[in-house]
Amino acid sequence: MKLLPLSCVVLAFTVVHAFRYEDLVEHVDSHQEQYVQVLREWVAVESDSSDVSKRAELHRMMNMTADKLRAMGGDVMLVDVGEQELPDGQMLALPKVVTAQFISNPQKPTVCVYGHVDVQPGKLEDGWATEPYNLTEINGNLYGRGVSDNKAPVLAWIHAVEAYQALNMELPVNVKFIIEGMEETGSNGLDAMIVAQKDTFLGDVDYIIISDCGWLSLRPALTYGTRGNCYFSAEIQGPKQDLHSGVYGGTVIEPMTDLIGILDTLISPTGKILIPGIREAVAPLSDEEWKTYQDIEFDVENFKNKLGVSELMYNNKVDLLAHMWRYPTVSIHGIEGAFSAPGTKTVIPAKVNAKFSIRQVPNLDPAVVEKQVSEYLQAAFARRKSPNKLKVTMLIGAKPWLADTQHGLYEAGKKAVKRVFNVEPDMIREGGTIPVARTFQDVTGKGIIMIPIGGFDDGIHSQNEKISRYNYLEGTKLFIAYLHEVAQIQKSGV
Ligand SMILES: CC(C)C[C@H](N)C(=O)NCC(=O)O
Repeated sequence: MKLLPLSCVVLAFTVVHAFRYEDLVEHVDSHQEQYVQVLREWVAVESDSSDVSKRAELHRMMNMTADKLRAMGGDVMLVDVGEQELPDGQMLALPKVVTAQFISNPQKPTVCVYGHVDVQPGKLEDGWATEPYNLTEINGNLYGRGVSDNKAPVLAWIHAVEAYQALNMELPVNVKFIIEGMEETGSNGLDAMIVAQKDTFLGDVDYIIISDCGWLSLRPALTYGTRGNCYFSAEIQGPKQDLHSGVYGGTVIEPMTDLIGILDTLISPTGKILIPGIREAVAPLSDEEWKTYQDIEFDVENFKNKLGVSELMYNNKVDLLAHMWRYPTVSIHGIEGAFSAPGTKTVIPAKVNAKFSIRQVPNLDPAVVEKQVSEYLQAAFARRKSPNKLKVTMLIGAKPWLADTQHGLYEAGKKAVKRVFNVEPDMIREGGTIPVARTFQDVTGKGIIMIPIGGFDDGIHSQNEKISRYNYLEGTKLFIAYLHEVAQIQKSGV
């Protein structure tokens, strides 16, 4: 007599249960300590993509992500996306991109969840109240660098799949993951990977889901647009080394004075971008769009108080939301080479390098903006008749993304939000940038939705970044509910 292998016997007796939301919710609630513990382990990895000295940590983070998905039975790959050239010409390996697939039934629709596990820099001395890489819970909030942007949302998606598996419920749709490690610095290497895998990994994907953003208020939201970003460096080189300002001040034309002078020509004090061609190219605000913003519940006073400022650029809701989401803006981020430590060093820096960015909206084109900005700054510099040398470089050129909210993905999102939170979601745009959103749209032509679970006050990129335990857990339930709802799109043919 031939004996069946044990795995077949187990499979033959495994009972597959129908979708029962209440059981899945109970599973999430009873596993919350495990979810927080995994988040703690992920936050402890300093996966700062902007600091090349932390590259080993970033590689470790990608391996941990792959291990987690593999342990759940996913078909996991670590995709090599090449190298990055550093300013000194050195080449550095990019973190591999993790792809994973959980195919329950090839007849079902397939979603692809995109997320990232790299983070912005975080240092205690920047003013954090707790160690940035040591997850700390205070009053129901989980503090740590990268918790909201984007480690907890990525884990919430993983736990959503895990919950179905744990309860032997068939996944309502096939689920794929693309998790990268360079989002915070422009998603280097990812666009090429998406293009290369258009007909393979992405070939059978029906919908793309991104949860790398936040709510506008305490009300859950669905996001249908992001701004892009053109990120520049403007470097001015003067004398061959730093100089004593007492000994040499008054004799040389100082690079920092030149730099501040040209930076001041970028934007007016009232927020008007002064580079010709940029404001003119922006898609006009339609009446319909104006009405959408008008209908959103948003308390300008609260917003102002949260930021701790006495005045905003705009005092009415529509202008404020429009300038947050659908108009470009210039931000000056920092100056390399400038004296920035406490104390009173009296130096003339020999070389300074400003970093600034211009958020992109429909119908701006980063390639055109690059030319406009370079020519404008070179002309402003030429007017100063300085002997110093200016070099302008665009380091990131990410396009904006805008979705069709009539797509069934959004109706499914509304139903999932209603099930979990018993409210209608805010329909919002996002002022920040997720470079790959537009690439997914252009390359695959598939429907894309952003489903945020981050709170409006999570402080991403800032000191004391957090996500509430509530958002982490309810967010996991939202993703569970969404997988069920998205499966209905196909059935009703929306
Ligand atoms: C709120 C953003 C869309 C979140 C995203 N992870 C991000 O920080 N992108 C980089 C940026 O500068 O906007």
